[in-house]
Amino acid sequence: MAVTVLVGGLRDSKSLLLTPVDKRRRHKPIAIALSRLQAHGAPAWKSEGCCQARPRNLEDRSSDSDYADSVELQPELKRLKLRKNNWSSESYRFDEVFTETASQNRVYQVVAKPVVESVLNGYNGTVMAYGQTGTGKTYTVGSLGRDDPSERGIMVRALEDIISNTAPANDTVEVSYLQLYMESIQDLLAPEKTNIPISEDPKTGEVSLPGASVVRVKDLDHFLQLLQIGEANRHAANTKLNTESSRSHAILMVFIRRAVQENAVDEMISQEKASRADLPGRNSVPIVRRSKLLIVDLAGSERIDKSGSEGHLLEEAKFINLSLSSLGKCINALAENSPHIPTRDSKLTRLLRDSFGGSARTSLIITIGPSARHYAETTSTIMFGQRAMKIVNMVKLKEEFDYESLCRKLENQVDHLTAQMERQQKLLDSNKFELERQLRECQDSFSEAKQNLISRSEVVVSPRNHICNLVEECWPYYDEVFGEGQYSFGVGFKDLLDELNRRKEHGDLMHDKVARLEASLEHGKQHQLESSMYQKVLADTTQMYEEKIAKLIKQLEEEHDRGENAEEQLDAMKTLLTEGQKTIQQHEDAKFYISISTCRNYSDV
Ligand SMILES: Nc1ncnc2c1ncn2[C@@H]1O[C@H](COP(=O)(O)OP(=O)(O)OP(=O)(O)O)[C@@H](O)[C@H]1O
Repeated sequence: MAVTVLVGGLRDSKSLLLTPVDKRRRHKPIAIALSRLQAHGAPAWKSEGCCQARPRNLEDRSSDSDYADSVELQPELKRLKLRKNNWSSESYRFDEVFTETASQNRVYQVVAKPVVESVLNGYNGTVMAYGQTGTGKTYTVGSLGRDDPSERGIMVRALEDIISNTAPANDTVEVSYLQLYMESIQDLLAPEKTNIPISEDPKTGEVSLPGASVVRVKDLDHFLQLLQIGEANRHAANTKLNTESSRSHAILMVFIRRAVQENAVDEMISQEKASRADLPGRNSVPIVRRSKLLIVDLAGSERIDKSGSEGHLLEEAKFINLSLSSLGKCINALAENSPHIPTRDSKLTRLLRDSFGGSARTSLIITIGPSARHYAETTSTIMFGQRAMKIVNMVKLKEEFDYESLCRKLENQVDHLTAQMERQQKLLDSNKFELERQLRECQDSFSEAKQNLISRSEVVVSPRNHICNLVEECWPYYDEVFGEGQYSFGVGFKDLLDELNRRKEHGDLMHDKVARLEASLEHGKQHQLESSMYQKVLADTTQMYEEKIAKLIKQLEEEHDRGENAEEQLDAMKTLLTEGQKTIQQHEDAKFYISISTCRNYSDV
């Protein structure tokens, strides 16, 4: 089975699709690479075409005009027949034929909603209304429905859908509203901006209007206000055909920028990463889809000779016809898959170059009236719609890495981390202060403990001296009683014992204090460990103090041993003293006995 793919698009947009990937890679490697991946499954959509029959107005009624005079609407068959001399059997098929009673909501659902959905998915889209003056293009497309929301047209309903399907936190919806009047583009949101130049990117084929204002839409009310401003600024000139006729093409441009859900591009990224080693990490670079929706309310097509325009109005009509016929030629060329699409002939076709045919999903609504007087216009409108429906669009996604938002994200992270670091630095400073305070306390405690130990050793030394003095005191008696090499004690022994007990208690207290200091140092050590910055300082300090403590403990133990020795010596001395006292007593008794015996002897003599 042979399969033919018809690639349509205004000039250069097709060549963009058909340009070898590597040639374009030079310019925007990542965006192009992504669109290359998308291109594998790029959907092809036929341009949609619907026909809307405007309800009969007062003029139609007064002239007794009816559709039966010119066309036969067959909505159930999605067809209509044109009345020729006799009713021809030829009928024209549309994607939908709306009768006079069709609601604005139904028209939107069929004509514009699928395009809006595609735009929300990242494809460009265009909805365009074409028809003779006064047949209801502006009503269908641009009605604000101020008094009755059911009368809201495609522009309002499209934005309603877009706003409700985008998240302001991640996505942006922006609009430009312009009119093309006598080959001059004017900003309808800032009417002082006229003759805005069209810019075409030679590499991507993208059309833009750098001079036009682009307003970020906050909500539907905001958009309604913008539309109202645009409507007030839209130039309208009365013609003999319709007193409220728009003599310009109104173009609403909606720019959507959406953050892509991660899983939606997983496969695509992994394929791309496999071919590009230098591509940043999957989760590190957000991806955005940019799409553009154009809603175009074309100026009425009319035959100059019939409009009865003169002077300036005639000039207007000529410009309108120039742009519409140029659009018609482009559509014919696209429908015939012609190699040359004459987009340069008018600003309208230059402006629509990337939006009708080619890579955008498009939908056209043609509007017709019942008057047989305008049979020729009705016929040409129907033929225009039929040709436009032959165009096949190869739509493509425009997806790229969002380095801008990545940059913002990273900046935020840096800010966050800086603030966190500052907080931690403050905490460290306060910890440092606290630790320094604790260290000072420890140092004071140690000095105190050291001082205490020194005085304690003095206390230990002084009783020894005291004992020695006592021994010295007893020395003569001992020699007298026990001979050389022995000691004897004098009075003050009890005081000495008390002193030793006090020193023992004091020694115990010192023990406790040292234990507390050790605990405090341990605590300080824990603190210090938590703070890596001071860990080493603390470790050194701790080691130093541990050594000091060990030294002090050793001193204390030595003193304790000395105290115990002294105690033992004291016990021994106590025994010796008791014995010495006994000896002294015996000595005294002996002396006394001798003196009595001597006295007796004297008395006996
Ligand atoms: N479907 C409709 N239901 C009710 N009224 C409609 C409908 N279509 C058009 N009208 C009315 O017909 C009149 C002409 O419509 P409108 O101005 O939209 O035509 P137009 O094609 O935009 O004309 P022009 O090309 O001159 O701007 C308006 O008063 C409008 O309210």
